[in-house]
Amino acid sequence: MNTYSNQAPKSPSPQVPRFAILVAGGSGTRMGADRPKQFLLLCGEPVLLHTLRRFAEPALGVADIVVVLPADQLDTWQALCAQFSIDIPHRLVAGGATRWASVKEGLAALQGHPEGLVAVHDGVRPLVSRLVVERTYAAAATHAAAAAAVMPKDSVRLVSQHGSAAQNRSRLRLMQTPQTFEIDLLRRAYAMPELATFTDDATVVDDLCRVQLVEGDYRNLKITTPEDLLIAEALLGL
Ligand SMILES: Nc1ccn([C@@H]2O[C@H](COP(=O)(O)OP(=O)(O)OP(=O)(O)O)[C@@H](O)[C@H]2O)c(=O)n1
Ligand SMILES: C[C@](O)(CO)[C@H](O)COP(=O)(O)O
Repeated sequence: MNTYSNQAPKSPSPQVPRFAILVAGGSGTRMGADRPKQFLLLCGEPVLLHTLRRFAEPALGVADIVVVLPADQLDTWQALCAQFSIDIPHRLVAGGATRWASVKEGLAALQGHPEGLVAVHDGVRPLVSRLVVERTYAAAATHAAAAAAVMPKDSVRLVSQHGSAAQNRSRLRLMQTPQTFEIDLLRRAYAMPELATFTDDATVVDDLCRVQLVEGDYRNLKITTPEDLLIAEALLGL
């Protein structure tokens, strides 16, 4: 079953402004490092710098990039910007206690933009390709809501107190970011109270709009545990 949009990515439309929220407000507990994983070095540069660069590619035409950081780490990032001579225009916002709260803060920083498309992307997915980003903007322009996803490569089981049950993996997708939306739709979704079931932006929008899935990329991994850094270094070296 192919639930992906096969629509060819269009080039950026000048009529629809594009924005991005890079959420990097987490603490990286599963990484267990001495600092949040978005600041760890990947091939000699901070993870978040790699991610920022991907969204700053001129061909994407992103007009405003908001980077959300832990409230107590704004100085850390500013020091890294000086150390690595980062001159990519972006705005900094203090995040919240959950990813949902951090996205909400990022959206508030875009309040001056009444219309356009906003891509929400994990700051710790530094290998996202321009093609995948472009696919989500293009699909959101048509469907209002779009998210990158890939098919599971392993067999999947649902576990319960009775044991486990095999699942039909052809009907399952692993969600990635970017997840991209008409900005007004995302604002309406994030105006609702937070639920424990919100694990990504698609789950926040689901009750308001069908989210179009577009093909993601297995290389678009989320740096979560130490081995992810090793894999990302290897992929960057290819
Ligand atoms: N309060 C939070 C929590 C998470 N994130 C961001 O959401 C993305 C996905 O979250 P995750 O991988 O879970 O990051 P952490 O919360 O930092 O990791 P952990 O759950 O291991 O603590 C990351 O870019 C993270 O920085 C955020 O902006 N604000
Ligand atoms: C948003 C996300 O990356 C989509 O796969 C994911 O849900 C984040 O999960 P985490 O537990 O906050 O890392």
